[in-house]
Amino acid sequence: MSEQARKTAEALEYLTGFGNEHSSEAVPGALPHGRNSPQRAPLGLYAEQLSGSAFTEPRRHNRRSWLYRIRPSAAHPAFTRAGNGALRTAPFTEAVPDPNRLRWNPLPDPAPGTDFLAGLWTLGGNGDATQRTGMAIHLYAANADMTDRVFSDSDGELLIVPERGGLLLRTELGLLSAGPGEVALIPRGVRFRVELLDGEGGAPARGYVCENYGQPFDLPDLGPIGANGLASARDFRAPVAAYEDVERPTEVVNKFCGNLWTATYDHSPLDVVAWHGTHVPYVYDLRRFNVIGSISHDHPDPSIFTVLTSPSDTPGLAGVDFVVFAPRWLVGEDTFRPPYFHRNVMSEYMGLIEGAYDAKAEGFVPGGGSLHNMMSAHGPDRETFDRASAAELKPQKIDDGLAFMFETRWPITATPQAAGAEHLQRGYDDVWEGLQRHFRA
Ligand SMILES: O=C(O)Cc1cc(O)ccc1O
Ligand SMILES: [Fe+2]
Repeated sequence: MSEQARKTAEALEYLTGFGNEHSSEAVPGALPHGRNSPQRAPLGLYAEQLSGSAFTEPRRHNRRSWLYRIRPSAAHPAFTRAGNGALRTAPFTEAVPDPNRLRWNPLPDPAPGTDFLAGLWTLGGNGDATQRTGMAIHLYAANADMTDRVFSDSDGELLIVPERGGLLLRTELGLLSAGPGEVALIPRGVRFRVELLDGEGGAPARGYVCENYGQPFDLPDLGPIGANGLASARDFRAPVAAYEDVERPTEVVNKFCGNLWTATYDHSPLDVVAWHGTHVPYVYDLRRFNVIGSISHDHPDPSIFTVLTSPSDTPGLAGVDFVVFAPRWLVGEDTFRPPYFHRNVMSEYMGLIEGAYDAKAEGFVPGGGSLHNMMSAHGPDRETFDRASAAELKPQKIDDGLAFMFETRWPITATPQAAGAEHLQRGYDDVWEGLQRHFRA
């Protein structure tokens, strides 16, 4: 939480493009050419492959990076079990899945000295981490940097959605920064450390995390939209190589099949001097999303707002989609313009990064979230319904908020800590109370 971290974040350089075969070296000559694993890697470095897909997966889905590092990752002491804090992992069996609509206020402020890892709190999820299916929804609230400790998640990739405060992410492949309105992705198994960019002595950094146990997030196909639109591949930014040459005890925390394991290395494992490959962290600015919508009538389904999708083995049926409700114009004629009433076979968790959301007049607040599970009836609250049914339909710019959704094919089971939380809004159902009958036969 230092001026230094802020300056570092401001000066960061990136490589651009989604899914590219990127390469980068922090020291000229560190990257071998023409082969991955020369008899002796340049500059006395160790060569190591990090796989994010099976060796044999189709080229389109194959992910791996080659890392050239000061010490091989294999040189480490044994891991021992650490407490899991408020982190939980699928299968979520501590409580039964609940068909009720649930909504939460933001997490309470954490105790002083809570870093990103200690500040992770699991709301719920689905699937089974050991089967590499499903996802978990976590929130974080942190007021301290991770110092002399790094985290890696063997269970899945982490899509981090900051809501308050910027983050400096020091990863094995280099540095990224992400603030509210941006998202960062840390691939499965990549070690990283989080420093806070804002809020010295003030409000904690907060946000949401989708832990995706399934196939890595990909850009959705565009179908009839054509070759352009939604999130553009060129707007995704990967880090350039940057390494720590630190010979000091560093705690490495590994989340493995739901439990945290810890080992203290005698050096920092963020010691990758050069790398190339496709298994890379990235950031994306949601404000760059090219929003496509109806220019005639009717409210399109929110799949049109998909930023990233984790496909499952059934085409069109995502393990999880990451969807953004970004500023846009509404022009539909003779149309109820806010989200419609609906019951969805998919399960929807929604969060709010700033402002308000057009289906909810109040109660859905930045840092809070709502869960509308499989087949649960939801949509505009009473106030929104009344207002939108009577509104004059001139072109209208929705630009007072940024909301998102994690939408998944499997029902989401809330953790007991989420279902019983102080910040769970009791009486959420009331927002649909008093919807009058208007039927006249
Ligand atoms: O429930 C929600 O607010 C998310 C949502 C938005 C929308 O525009 C249409 C369907 C939908 O589930
Ligand atoms: Fe919905």
